[in-house]
Amino acid sequence: MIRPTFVGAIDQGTTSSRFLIFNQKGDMVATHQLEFPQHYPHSGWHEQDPEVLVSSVETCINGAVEEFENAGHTREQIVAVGITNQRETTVVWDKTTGKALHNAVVWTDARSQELVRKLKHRIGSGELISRCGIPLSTYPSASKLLWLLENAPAVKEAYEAGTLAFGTVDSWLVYKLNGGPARNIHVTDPSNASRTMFMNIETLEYDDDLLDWFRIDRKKVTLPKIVSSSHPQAYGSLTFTALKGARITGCLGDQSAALVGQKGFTAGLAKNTYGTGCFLLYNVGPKPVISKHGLMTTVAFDFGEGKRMYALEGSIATAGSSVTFLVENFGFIESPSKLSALAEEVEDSGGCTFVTAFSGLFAPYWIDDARGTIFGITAYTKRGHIARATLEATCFQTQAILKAMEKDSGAPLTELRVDGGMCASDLIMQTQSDFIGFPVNRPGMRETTALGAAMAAGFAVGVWKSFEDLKDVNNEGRTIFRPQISEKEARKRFARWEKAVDMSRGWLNEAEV
Ligand SMILES: Nc1ncnc2c1ncn2[C@@H]1O[C@H](COP(=O)(O)OP(=O)(O)O)[C@@H](O)[C@H]1O
Ligand SMILES: O=P(O)(O)OC[C@H](O)CO
Repeated sequence: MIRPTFVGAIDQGTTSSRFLIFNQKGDMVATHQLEFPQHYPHSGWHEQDPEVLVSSVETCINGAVEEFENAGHTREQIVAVGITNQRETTVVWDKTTGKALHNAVVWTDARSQELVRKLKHRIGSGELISRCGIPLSTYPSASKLLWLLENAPAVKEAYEAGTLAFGTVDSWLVYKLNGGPARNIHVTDPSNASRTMFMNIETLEYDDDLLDWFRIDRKKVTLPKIVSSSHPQAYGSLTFTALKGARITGCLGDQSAALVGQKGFTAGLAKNTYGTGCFLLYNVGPKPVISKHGLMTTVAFDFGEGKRMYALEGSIATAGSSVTFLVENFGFIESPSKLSALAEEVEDSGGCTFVTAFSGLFAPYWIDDARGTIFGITAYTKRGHIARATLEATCFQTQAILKAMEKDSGAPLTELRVDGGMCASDLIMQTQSDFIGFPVNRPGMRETTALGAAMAAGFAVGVWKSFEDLKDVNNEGRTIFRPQISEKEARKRFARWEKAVDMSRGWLNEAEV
């Protein structure tokens, strides 16, 4: 009897790690998830312990494999493992010891604001986007690495000694899961490398001019080798966990993985992932499109010759984290899943607009000096109004990103595929459709990020041979939300949002940014 094959996916996100196991039909058959501690040492700083990221992944693999075997399968049936990860988050380690030299500096961390402000005055700062696809900000890895080189003595010492290794979370996990310095597998894929500002967006190789501009000496720091997102050998294999010996054959940044998991393989398809932040990726085809309207260009995926696609991306820094903020900082609700019920106690936001600029505003505005601001509070305002204004903030920012995408691509979208924690809320998805004026399509199985990583891994070992093989995956249980308000009403609400964004500008002085 031929036993079915399965593919595993490590999903290392901002707030939790997961391991999921999929069968060939793309059904999820086992899963394990673990939240891990976040560290906020100063206002605007956000760190994670790199060793904890690895141990959380180990726990998740072991937990999911146990569930898988309890269901009557054996671990040998898992023929490949894919990795997907929070992007930009910067890890530095010593390549002789394999030990991290600093906590990971998370993508949301804004400590490099002052450094970025100075860099913006350096000649050529405005041209960076045409080479790497991303404008200068605290968000990509580049300024985080520069900050560490200037401020963390252990990192500086390793740099001077030539033993410093840099990587995003994918590289770190691959390196550690392969046993660290013994094998020294230090690789990344183009979807992750395109978030560093060090990679040339056309050639998918490190660009010496970019590194020179940042004054980073390549002889003193080892960058991960950039290899295809789906590769049978380059990522090595697991040297520990319940899946010891299993090959890692796929690697994608989590937003790229979600686009793949949503089967956004062809130009014109788009997805929006509502997690801690919110990220809208629009497949623009095999050639990069450089945005003129505040978006980024990113590698959607690179599955080898003829199967490389680019995306325009709109990133929102604060999305699900604004809901968590209401839960944890104010005890407004017991858990994020209760947000919609509170918001439904009222009919609208009661005139309140919440600009959730906790660490400035990302796309398409890029306002560093804004901070979270609620406009329109009166004696009438109730908790429900604030709940509604909170969920609307993410929907408005998505609307603004879509407007920018339309201008850059010249083609209006007609459907938005969605996933991520916040999309569990029908109210949020309905609000989104109302604002953008076209359907929002939510899949039944929402672990699309992990599914995308599994697809990348499965392609490399022949579990799936073409995109066509995936056409039936995750089609069941979809919900389509269609607009229920008029275009005129949507325009009126959006104008009020834009006014609030304008009024939130300049809250911080230049020196405070
Ligand atoms: N029912 C819900 N309504 C609104 N927000 C939610 C709901 N469920 C989860 N969230 C939010 O979604 C986020 C988690 O989504 P997830 O996709 O797991 O995030 P990540 O991958 O960034 O760790 C949390 O910030 C949480 O506040
Ligand atoms: O972990 P998530 O889902 O919040 O995604 C983080 C993004 O990759 C940051 O760019």
